[in-house]
Amino acid sequence: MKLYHIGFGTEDLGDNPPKLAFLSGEPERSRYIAQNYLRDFRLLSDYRGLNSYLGYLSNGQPILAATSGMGAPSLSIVVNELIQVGITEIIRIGTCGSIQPHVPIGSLVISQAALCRQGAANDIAPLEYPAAADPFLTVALARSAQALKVDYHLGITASVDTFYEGQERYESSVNPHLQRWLQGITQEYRNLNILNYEMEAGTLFKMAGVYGFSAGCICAVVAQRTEKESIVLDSKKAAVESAIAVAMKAAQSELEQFR
Ligand SMILES: O=P(O)(O)O[C@H]1O[C@H](CO)[C@@H](O)[C@H]1O
Ligand SMILES: O=c1cc[nH]c(=O)[nH]1
Repeated sequence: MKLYHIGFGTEDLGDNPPKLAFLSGEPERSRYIAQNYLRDFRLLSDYRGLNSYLGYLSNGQPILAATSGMGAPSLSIVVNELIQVGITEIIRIGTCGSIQPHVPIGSLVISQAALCRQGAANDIAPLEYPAAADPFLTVALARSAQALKVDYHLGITASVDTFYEGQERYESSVNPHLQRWLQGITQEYRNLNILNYEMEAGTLFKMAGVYGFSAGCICAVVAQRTEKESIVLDSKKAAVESAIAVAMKAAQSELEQFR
């Protein structure tokens, strides 16, 4: 049976079905991963722009490169259906905005846990439920980043529902008048030692806890919020490439010892 939103079912995954999915917010990233990192890849579906590709690593391990769309509601639907077709490990490969001066544009953030300020997550577990990454996936990502000698930062991520209001953007937003409780929230998070803003990891981690799968998250830093609000597009391609390379190495070698 094909799942309604992801557009494929177990019958489409062959005799050696994938257990691990790379999950990106952006469909172009999933396509790029399939085209540049996976052998014998094929498109499973691109219904609603949520494309998924099945392909293989050089050691024959099957991998899904799938798209969550932006934000937790879309991610929750895709993840729910991926688990139904047999996925047991998910690595989110995303982009984020740094809120710490020592986390520069072009570097990577590996999330060990998330402050989850996301409405969708409340439909899955109570507010107080921990949003924690899988320790083995997280260590595998950190070791891969070390081995590839990329600048990475391991720490806590703030996952929020909005890019503009919830991440305290004033000048670049249509509405410069934020609600009072959001004014100064980025500084508050900085003081709490939170590294970055993004929009999916917290809900992904809570779903992993509740539904019993493993989840990790690695994000390329494309905005430096201690300097300005905007995305630095010139740096995005290289930063995302290094996030993909780290996730790929984790899948190919580092994770083996934990399985
Ligand atoms: O690059 P992706 O994976 O989409 O991640 C980040 O980018 C989007 C906002 O621009 C949000 O989805 C956020 O989490
Ligand atoms: O600043 C940023 C950059 C990417 N994604 C986000 O959610 N925020």
